[in-house]
Amino acid sequence: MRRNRRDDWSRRLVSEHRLSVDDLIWPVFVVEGNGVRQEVASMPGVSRVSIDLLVDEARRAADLGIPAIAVFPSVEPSLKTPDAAEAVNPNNLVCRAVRAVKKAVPNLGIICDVALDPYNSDGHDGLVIDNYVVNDATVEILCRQSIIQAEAGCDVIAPSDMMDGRIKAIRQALDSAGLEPVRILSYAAKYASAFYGPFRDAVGSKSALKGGDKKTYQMDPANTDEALREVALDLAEGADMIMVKPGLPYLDIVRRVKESFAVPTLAYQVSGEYAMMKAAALNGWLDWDKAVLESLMAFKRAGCDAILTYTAPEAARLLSR
Ligand SMILES: NCC(=O)CCC(=O)O
Ligand SMILES: [Mg+2]
Repeated sequence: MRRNRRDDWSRRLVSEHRLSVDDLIWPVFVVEGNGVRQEVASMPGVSRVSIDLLVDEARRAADLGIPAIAVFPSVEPSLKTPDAAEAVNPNNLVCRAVRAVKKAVPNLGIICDVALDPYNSDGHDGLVIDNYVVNDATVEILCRQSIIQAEAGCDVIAPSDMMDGRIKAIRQALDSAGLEPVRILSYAAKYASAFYGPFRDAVGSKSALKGGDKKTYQMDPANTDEALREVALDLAEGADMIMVKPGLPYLDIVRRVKESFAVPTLAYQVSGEYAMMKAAALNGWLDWDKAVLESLMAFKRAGCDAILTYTAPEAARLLSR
């Protein structure tokens, strides 16, 4: 076995998987203001930026060859309400950010989450009635949220809420609004995970959630067959691409999904995964560059077609060397 590993040229020759910049999606955080850059404490190296700086970062991403960004708004607490009304305001932060980026960098793909958690004073992805996240009333708002984001120029609508039946409803809503080309990336197998902690710091939804959890709609980490049912439903309802989330601890799910459905399969290397690697690297316990590339290669090996990762710009630079 060691003969093929003996030299760099033969290692390259027999290498089975390749990671490329074309596999990367960069999640970015946007805040109100001008010239604003706020470091996210639990994600060293990641910032929330105002729209003017986001446009610069988007240009940088496109120049690096990154195909798409995913834009997440950090919404002012005063705009969060129990009915999440700001989610359907066509002039909300995320819609203004999308319009600005699309205008400046038209060839960069833009992905927007569809879910109510940035706007809901309860911190939940759906409407809360009598202490329960209700399904169909939430789906109705998600459809309106999808339309305003798509009208702002978002190329890919990514429902991350885990309500039942929302893919079909959103597809119909987009089509009726003349938005047929807009793609749907479904967060189909999204687990109720502790690894989202730093993200909730970044978008300020942790305090709203008040220590609650999302177990009545996100999946139980004990389950894998259930992920296949979720994916089958979302594909039947019209999803163009599906996502597994979190990433590294759930690569068994990626593998089963890819083998079962052979459709575009993405995974999200989430904030907690980023924070773990970063903390170790900052302590001198891990070689950051090598750990980034190895972790992303693991997603490819499991069957991912693309990876959402906060390391995207650094990974792109490392891959171009
Ligand atoms: N809907 C997007 C997320 O929940 C992101 C999670 C993370 O990066 O931890
Ligand atoms: Mg589902």
